[in-house]
Amino acid sequence: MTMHDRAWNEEEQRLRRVAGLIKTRVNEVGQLAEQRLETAIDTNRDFWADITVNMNNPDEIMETYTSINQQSMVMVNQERDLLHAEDTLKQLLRLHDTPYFGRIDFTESGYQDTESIYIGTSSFFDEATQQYWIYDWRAPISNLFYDFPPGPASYKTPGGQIDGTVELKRQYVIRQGEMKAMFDTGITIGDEILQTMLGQNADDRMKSIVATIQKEQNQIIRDDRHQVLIVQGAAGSGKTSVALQRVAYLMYKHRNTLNADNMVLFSPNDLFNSYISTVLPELGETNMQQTTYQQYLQYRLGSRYNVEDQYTQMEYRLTARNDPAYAIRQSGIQFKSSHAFIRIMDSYAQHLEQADMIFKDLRFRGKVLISQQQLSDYFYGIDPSIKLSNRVQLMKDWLLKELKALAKAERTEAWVKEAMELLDKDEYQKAFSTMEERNTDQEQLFYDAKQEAFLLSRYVVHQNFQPLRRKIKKLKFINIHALYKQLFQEHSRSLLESIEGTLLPADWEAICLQTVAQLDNQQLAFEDATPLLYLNELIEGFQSYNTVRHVIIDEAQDYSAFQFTFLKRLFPRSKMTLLGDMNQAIYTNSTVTSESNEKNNVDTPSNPHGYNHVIELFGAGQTDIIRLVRSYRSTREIVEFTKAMLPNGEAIEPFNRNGEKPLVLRATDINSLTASVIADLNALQAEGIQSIAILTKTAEESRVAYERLFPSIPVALITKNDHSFEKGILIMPAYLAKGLEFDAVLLWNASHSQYDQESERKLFYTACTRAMHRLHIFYIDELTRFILALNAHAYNHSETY
Ligand SMILES: Nc1ncnc2c1ncn2[C@@H]1O[C@H](COP(=O)(O)OP(=O)(O)OP(=O)(O)O)[C@@H](O)[C@H]1O
Repeated sequence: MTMHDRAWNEEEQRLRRVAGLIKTRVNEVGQLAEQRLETAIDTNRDFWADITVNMNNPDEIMETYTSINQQSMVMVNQERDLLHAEDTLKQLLRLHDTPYFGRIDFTESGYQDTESIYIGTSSFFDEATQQYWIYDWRAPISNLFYDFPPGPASYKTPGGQIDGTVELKRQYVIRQGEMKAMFDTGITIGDEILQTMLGQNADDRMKSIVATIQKEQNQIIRDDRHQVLIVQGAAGSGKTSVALQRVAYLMYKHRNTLNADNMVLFSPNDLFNSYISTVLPELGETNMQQTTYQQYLQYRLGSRYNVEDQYTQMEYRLTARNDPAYAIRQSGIQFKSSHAFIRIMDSYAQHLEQADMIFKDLRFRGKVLISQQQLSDYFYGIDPSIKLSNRVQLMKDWLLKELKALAKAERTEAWVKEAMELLDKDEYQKAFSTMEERNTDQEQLFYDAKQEAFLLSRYVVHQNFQPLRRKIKKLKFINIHALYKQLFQEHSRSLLESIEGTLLPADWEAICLQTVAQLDNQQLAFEDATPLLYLNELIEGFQSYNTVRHVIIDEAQDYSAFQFTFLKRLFPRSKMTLLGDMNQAIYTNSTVTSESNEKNNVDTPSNPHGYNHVIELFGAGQTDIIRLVRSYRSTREIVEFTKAMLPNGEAIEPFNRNGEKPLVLRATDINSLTASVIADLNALQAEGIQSIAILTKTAEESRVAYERLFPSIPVALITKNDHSFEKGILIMPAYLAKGLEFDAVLLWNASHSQYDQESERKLFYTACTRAMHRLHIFYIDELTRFILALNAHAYNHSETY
């Protein structure tokens, strides 16, 4: 028997023992869950039987109330206990399937004994043997597994650092309780297992990487020192995976203070949200709150505006190059996303403290009750040292009082009499009960006809003034729309130019005309949405989410300086993890764009990440940047091919996994391109490749591709409105595929006419980097220069499929 065989046998024996112990525990907890379920059902059924209801006098009412309360508490506690037992059961069943994936043997300095630490997705302690059979991957000691090769090692505990030696580091593949493979590993966590994992086919859901987290990724997962952690990582370097593992880690480490409700993940779109939704539950954790920036804009502005989304903006950028307004819009987007524009907003708000506030007339039945001028006079009559948002609150109180007086005066108006007569039975009844609630002296009610008329008129006016009151409470008397528009009007120019350090773009006048025209149409361009909301908050006071303690922003490179500033105010008590890749910054407003000429945001050797404004915003001492350069998603051939497209020769290292070279296919026209794509799809499917994406430049091009392909082969068209997808052949614009990955990616039309502008390079790069195993690029006549410039050995070229 070889050493390996002996070790294998020992490991199998241990595995069986652990599986047995877990099984016993599964049975115990299963029984407990059943008992708790029965008790909960009984309590539910007998709820009223255990309560004596007596309502004869205040004491009895109080007693009844207390008894109901107590009984409810009993139910709540029972349900909580039941849920806990059910969760534990699920966790144990998961452990029974795959108890652990790693082991380290560690000898603490100064001690003789070597302890074997087995690491799994959660810990398992057996009362009978008083032994930890499995340690949670997030426990301090588990850090040894991810951070150290065999040799000297240390880990931190709440009580201080523990030094010692890692004698052995071993990895396992265990499925359905069966040992499938076992490796002793050296420097990194086993290439073999990682190779196997990465070689697998793509899924329509992301997988957890807990068993193969790499050292550099582990640092990010466990970093708890910084207020803001920025991760600049190459395409496929595991940013999203790491972000999710980090959420699980933080929830474990701070389990008494942090839970899923205190964490928010901003992701690029709903499709992506669904793609990652199973990772945390797979680890036994509840999903954090997931949202998109667009969802928030929609929530805040959707009722007032037709808010453009980022994809529509993107489509415009990709398709409207011949529009005479194109250059102006581009310039407007850049300026409105910049630091300079935040400064403008802040100064504008200060200016409004002195002059130029715009209000809306408070109107009722066509007549002005309180005019804009009266509102303005009152506003500027308030002590000027009081800040804007507080003044607005004072104004609200004043208006509500005024409205009361106005309502009183309104009661004698003719319309009130008419309305009183028209009250139907239900309303009359309602008026009666409303008055009853207000009048304690019941005998006085409907004392005589005069009294009745008085009370009814009061009711009618009250009801009719209700919308006005609501408007005032929601501060709708401030004309935010006009205030934002005012910024772009001629008379504001001198104000803007007087703001220190502000240099308006050369085409500012044209930007202003365009913006005003759009606002007049009730269209809110994506680039105007955040500034308008920011202005709104400067005036009305910032709405913030104080219970959120950690915000994770994926695809952070696509957020503007303005958006970051806004998010900081939205989550004032939150730590932030920002994960991005400057090479995938595809939006004009992005932190780092090829077109951006803002000094702060250009990726230069002295500013190698393009996140300077984020650092300025949060403070250098509070911020840390970690780079990930190893790419795990794609084969070595695909990584070498795609990285050569990047102008700055990025230091991206492929993981050691080989595959076919990317294939570049020339077609003579769209018909031959379609035929080649169909032949290719058939061949890929015949090979057993299941997840295939056909990526186009625009949504319209996706539609065309779909129309051409679907009669011959089953394909699904994905649009920005889709929330989930399944395996199969999918067609979508490249920008929608952000963050996703597929076994094979086919680029629909990579002709020179399609991808030519420098600003399209990153989009093209993003599209190509979605491929795990195969990348096939189709074009008509002339190939895009992004590929032409590459070394011809990096890919195979073919005329037809
Ligand atoms: N340590 C790891 N072990 C196993 N698989 C990994 C590991 N790190 C990354 N991967 C895999 O690599 C692929 C890319 O990971 P992920 O999507 O998290 O990268 P990303 O940096 O967010 O990519 P992109 O920015 O291109 O969208 C995924 O399939 C992920 O499971």
